[in-house]
Amino acid sequence: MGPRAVICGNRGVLRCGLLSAFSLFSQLSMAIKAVIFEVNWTVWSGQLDPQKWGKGSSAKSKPEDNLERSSWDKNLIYDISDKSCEIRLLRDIPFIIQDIKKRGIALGVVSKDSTRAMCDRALYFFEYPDENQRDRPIIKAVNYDETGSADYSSIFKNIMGWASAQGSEILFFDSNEESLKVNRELGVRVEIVSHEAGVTWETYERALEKNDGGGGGKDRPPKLGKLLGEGKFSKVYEAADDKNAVIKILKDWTTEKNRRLLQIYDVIKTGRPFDPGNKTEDHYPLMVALELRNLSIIKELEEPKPEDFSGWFKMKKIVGTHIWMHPLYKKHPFSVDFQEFVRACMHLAMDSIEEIVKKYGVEHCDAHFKNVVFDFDGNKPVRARLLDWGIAVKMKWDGSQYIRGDDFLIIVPPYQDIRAGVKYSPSSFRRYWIAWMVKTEYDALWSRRAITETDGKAFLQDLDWWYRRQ
Ligand SMILES: Nc1ncnc2c1ncn2[C@@H]1O[C@H](COP(=O)(O)OP(=O)(O)OP(=O)(O)O)[C@@H](O)[C@H]1O
Repeated sequence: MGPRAVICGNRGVLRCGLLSAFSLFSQLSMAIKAVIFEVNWTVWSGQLDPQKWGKGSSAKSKPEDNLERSSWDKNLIYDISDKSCEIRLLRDIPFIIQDIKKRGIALGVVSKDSTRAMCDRALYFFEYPDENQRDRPIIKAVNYDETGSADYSSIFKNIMGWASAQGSEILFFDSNEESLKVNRELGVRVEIVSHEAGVTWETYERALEKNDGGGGGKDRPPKLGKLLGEGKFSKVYEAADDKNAVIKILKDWTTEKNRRLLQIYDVIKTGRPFDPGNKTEDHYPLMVALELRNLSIIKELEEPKPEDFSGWFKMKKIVGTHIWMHPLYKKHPFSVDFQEFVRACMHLAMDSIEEIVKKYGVEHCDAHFKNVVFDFDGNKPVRARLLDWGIAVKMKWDGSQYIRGDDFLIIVPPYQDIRAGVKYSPSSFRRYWIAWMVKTEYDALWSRRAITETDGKAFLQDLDWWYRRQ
């Protein structure tokens, strides 16, 4: 269950859950102002050859009307008059186009062997994910549509004018070596790709890095493995190149949010709280900024440095099992077996909260069961580890008391009243959080209709049993 919107903190702030598609690979420092593609064998495999397409017996009179997108494979277009003619969008192209748009670089297409009308139709059928991960026709992303002409010298001179760019600020992908001519004549950076592979993410990334003098490395997207889990705000994947790390990619991340996050981070890294006040647009960036700060304090953030953030981060993989995977959790919520098991898990989660406050000075404020994983020895839970550090504040342990810090928390779970400067003895601190965990758990059980709300509330009248470890 997820905590819901509640006011709290120094002045109160809104809960909105923490932080999940694809990151903002922010603005580049590099000088590339336009990326241009030849379409045949470069954007798609195959060729829209006007001498061959639309020549079958049932052909429609306008050649482009013979193009049809396959109903079972959206990256395949064939000729309805002769199904042996087909083109296939290359695998990485949608993501490359998405990245070009995110970087704010102009996109152009050229083709000397195919007509403009046929190319336009194909680029209308083939899609890419926009910044909100919605599929859009590629043609809508194109700034310079120069297909249907072989006069590359004139085309590139025009593009240089439209983009206010020198030849060296334009990157051109083609599979035909003749195109190197525009490099000789105009200084355009030409990348020749193979007929078999066309443009891949690696070719694209390498070409950008080369033209960036290697300086764009921090904007490189991480290599993702298996999807591990998804929250409201992020998707978490295994890191393909590191079995001990995971990658969290924020959903709906934009240039503006990134800019704001960097400003907020500048404040909180000095130790001062950042007050979002009524500016709801600051809530999400603040939560991410706190998560980055907290992960770096507890030494779980691997990259990038928060100052270089662009919509994703790599952190330590936390290994363990969620409580609901254990058979004892499937017992009735009012049974003794269930309660003893759940109580033992809560006390372990509490141990982990205390350990991290003492070691690093950060209090995890959202340890409901989705954010904790356990090691079990048969029916006995033996260790808890905490996930999701966006709802956590600084806290000091002075040797006898815990003293809460003054961060503004976004998203504060119910049953919780977090105020700066409050002091807790070790036993009152445990009671505070165990009470919150029990109420949160039973609230989740009645929202899932595993028990009735009336029974749940009656049951929660006395929590003394829960405060005792055994
Ligand atoms: N460090 C980690 N190691 C292993 N798995 C993780 C890690 N962090 C997150 N996960 C997995 O990814 C899931 C989603 O992560 P998380 O809860 O941090 O996302 P979120 O978008 O902040 O969620 P919420 O909607 O609860 O705010 C987790 O439930 C967990 O299964």
